[in-house]
Amino acid sequence: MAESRRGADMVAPRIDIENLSKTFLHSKGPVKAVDGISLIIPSGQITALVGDSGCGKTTLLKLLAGLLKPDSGRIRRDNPESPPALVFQDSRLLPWKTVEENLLLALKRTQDIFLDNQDREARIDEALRLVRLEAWKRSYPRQLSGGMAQRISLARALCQRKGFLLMDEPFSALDAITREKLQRELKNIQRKLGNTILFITHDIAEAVFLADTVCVMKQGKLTGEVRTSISGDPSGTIHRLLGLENGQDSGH
Ligand SMILES: Nc1ncnc2c1ncn2[C@@H]1O[C@H](COP(=O)(O)OP(=O)(O)OP(=O)(O)O)[C@@H](O)[C@H]1O
Repeated sequence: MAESRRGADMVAPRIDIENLSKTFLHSKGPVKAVDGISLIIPSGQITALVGDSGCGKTTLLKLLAGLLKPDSGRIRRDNPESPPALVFQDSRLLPWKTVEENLLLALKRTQDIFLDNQDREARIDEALRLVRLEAWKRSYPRQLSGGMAQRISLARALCQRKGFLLMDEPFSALDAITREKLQRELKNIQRKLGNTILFITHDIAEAVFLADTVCVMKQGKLTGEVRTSISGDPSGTIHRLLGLENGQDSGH
């Protein structure tokens, strides 16, 4: 079958960002949302991006997703033909479609001509198994809790078998307990699949728990990269890079 031929071909790309800039024009003047950022996002690892509100995190993510064009600089990837999968703060599920139909829609959008209906169903089942919600396949979004809806939106990204996942504060609207569970779940899934993930968060503890590298942004610039396994005190280092006393939040 086509899928079994292609099943193992997910490539987790390395992304090279070179001197990337994006300025928006406002009535009060230009805003340099991304200001000369150079960064390597390693293959098969989780890289977190932290920084104050308005420092340019989402703009950088949109540039990586191809949703915005940079003014200058470039992004190079091992497999540029395949765009990344996206997970947002809200699940963005269509309320009139079942869980299965929502995932199917995402799969059809990827326009993989090698996939037949059986392959699609297998991919949906596998993704739902990974987030442990296979029993909810025929449910509607209104029947899910907030945490379940976010797990379905993760499944929607996973079923596309993209090697590169962009996640913009995916757990920030969830309560602390659900959030911790999903952090562990995401880490386990990433270890299993080996995707390259860029994860935006305001939560320094979340960034340190999840990521191999935490990148700190300030006013459009990258001010530091912290390797969580090497740094003796990654949280303290990140706080210092953000100009915070240890224990304060970087968020809104
Ligand atoms: N489409 C746009 N048009 C004009 N200005 C924009 C646009 N998108 C972002 N900006 C500006 O660029 C700057 C960076 O915004 P961005 O959303 O990337 O920040 P952020 O770090 O993701 O913030 P938050 O953590 O609050 O989501 C802000 O000053 C914002 O006003």
